[in-house]
Amino acid sequence: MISGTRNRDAGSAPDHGRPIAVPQLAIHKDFLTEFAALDKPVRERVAEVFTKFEQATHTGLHLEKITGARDDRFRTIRIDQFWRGVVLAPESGDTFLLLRVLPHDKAYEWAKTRRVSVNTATGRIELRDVAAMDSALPQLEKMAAKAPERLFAGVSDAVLRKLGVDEQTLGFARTLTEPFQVEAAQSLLPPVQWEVLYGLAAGMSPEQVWEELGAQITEEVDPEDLEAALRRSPERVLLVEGPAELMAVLASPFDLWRIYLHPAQRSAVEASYRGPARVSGGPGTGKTVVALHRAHRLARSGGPVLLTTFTSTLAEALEANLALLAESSGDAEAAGRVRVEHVDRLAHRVFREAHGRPNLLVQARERELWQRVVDRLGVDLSPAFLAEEWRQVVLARQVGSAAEYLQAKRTGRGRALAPTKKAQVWQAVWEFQKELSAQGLWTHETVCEEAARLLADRDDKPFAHVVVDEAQDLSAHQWRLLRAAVAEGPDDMFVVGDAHQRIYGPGITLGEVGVNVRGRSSKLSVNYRTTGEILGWSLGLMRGQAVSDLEGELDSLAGCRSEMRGAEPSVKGFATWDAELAYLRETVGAWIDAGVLPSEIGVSARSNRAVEQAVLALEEAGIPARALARGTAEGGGVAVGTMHRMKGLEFRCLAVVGAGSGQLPEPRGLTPEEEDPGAHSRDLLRERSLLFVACTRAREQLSVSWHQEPSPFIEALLS
Ligand SMILES: Nc1ncnc2c1ncn2[C@@H]1O[C@H](COP(=O)(O)OP(=O)(O)OP(=O)(O)O)[C@@H](O)[C@H]1O
Repeated sequence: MISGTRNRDAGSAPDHGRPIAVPQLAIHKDFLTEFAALDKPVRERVAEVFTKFEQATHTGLHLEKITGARDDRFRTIRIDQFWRGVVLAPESGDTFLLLRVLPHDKAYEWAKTRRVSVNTATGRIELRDVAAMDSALPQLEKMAAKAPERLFAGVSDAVLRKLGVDEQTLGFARTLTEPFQVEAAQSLLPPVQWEVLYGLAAGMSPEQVWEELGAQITEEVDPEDLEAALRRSPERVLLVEGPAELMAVLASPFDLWRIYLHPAQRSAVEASYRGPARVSGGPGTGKTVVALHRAHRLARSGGPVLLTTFTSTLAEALEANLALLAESSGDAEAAGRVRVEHVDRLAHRVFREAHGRPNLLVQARERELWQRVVDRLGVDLSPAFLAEEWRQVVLARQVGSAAEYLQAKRTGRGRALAPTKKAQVWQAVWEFQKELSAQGLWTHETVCEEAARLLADRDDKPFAHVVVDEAQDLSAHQWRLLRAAVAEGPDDMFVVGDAHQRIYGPGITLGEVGVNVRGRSSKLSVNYRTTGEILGWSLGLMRGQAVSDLEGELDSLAGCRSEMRGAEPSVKGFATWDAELAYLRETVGAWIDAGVLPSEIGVSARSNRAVEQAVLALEEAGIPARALARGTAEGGGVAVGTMHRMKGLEFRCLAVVGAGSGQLPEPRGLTPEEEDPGAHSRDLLRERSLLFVACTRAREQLSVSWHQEPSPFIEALLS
């Protein structure tokens, strides 16, 4: 930025001909979402006006002062005959903040009632509707007069101020008497100040609230220094460096991640690590974005890089996004040094190169084989139990003999087995494995193990760096494959994931598979996808659950937050499935009527059958819909998919249907408690995580419904 002469207009006449410095444009991120919805000619005019805005050295700026504004730094700028931009002009410095583009009258109306301020605890900018806050006060005062006690009576003004609560919010807070009033005020108050009050009302100490803010800054905050505040507010504000960047931002307003990273994301992308590193974070905090940038950056400085994930659909999405990133950065050559491949595909490729195509054992045949072994040995063990024991203990821990099996840890396998039982299990496993090798049969797991062995024997590793997305779902043999695909050394492995979203696999610790990330872990906490309302509700689904992270520690989603605001999720039960489907048609129809494109809408259910029925129900109402199946993440119409298929996707509006007690947890997805209590509770957690994953795919609107009784996962949130 070129700083220089102060550039401030006065009076309602436009400024012309004054000597001014080159202004820098900052854009409020909410505007970008809004921008995408404007008609094309308006979008083009906006781009034209603000490109010139940046070059306004000689012409001066056509900024109109707003009479009667609550914040006298607000100005409007003419877009065309009907449309106006609302801009915040600083009292000092040259950074202008573009807040909205609205039709003329609405722009003035909006600008008159809003105020921008600097939060004294975080040093970041805040935007509020001053008039709405003021008009809520008289009623609150009236209610408070009758109440025996005020909600924050035990917290002094000084403490509230230290936590960044300013005069207007303080006045508001002092009228509150009940915690529900704080909840109701969410859309009124500046988000961070609301979080402070919400935390205190929920019984947190001021110290805990301070900790949760997680944004304390060491420098003194000058509430008048808007320029410094804008620089400290990367979650809310994008500082645009020149017209080319402005054009890039406006060309793909939903793809900001390509050019802008939050400092916490950037430092994970750019750091040099002495060995494997890990980034965790709640849903929508940009872990995939970080993985993409990291892979691209590593490829720029050499490569080859493997960018991998759990499923083929996710790998396709990574590949498409990597291409976008390469396009924005103008470095397609580096992207060419990144191989995007899901982990099973890598395993099969390595296997095939050495042995040709494997003869794969299909699931039904596997069951038959186990049954045959059980019958032959006459043991009292179920084929399902043996199959799990083989995968989760024998294969996962690379158990090669009866003696090793007797000693092997069986974490997560529930009931302990007596040594005589263990001997029977081992006998069955041994027979099963003998059968596999006699018939030349492979499973995905054994293919992966063999591929890992082949790579471990190679001195010339195929990759210099491995970057893993959705790491929480990978199993032990997949980790061993990845470990073997890259030599140990600086920046060898970079893994991102969220243990709360684990919906496959038993959950292993990285240490067990030779990936040591100790001391090289970081966490992202700002959600860029979802409104605070949707995120808050969804986090409630996981509250109180003990979830282990990839290092075996208790994972926490505390501090995961969104600064976007929107409608509360709609959460509703119905008597019958038909009534629920009718509600789905109505909800989706209303979203479309409000201007949301069918392709921006998602519907999710637990089972394939419910997905099919939801597709039919929408089609009957003339709403284009498609069932998400392998490789069909893109396309027109409302996307309807199982909760498993929702992973990695996102929608402006999302309806989760069939969230009833008979469907969620899916009874067939649970190991019976009496058979294995450990596996049972793990299955339950996985079912809960499925709902969590589904709900956190919504960007702006979330509807959750069921028929008959609600799922127990939701029930706790209804009281
Ligand atoms: N720095 C950023 N600026 C703008 N948008 C961002 C940024 N980082 C992430 N996003 C957006 O936030 C959304 C979520 O990002 P991403 O998918 O990387 O999150 P995630 O942590 O991998 O999510 P999940 O674990 O829920 O799948 C995406 O729409 C992405 O474009």
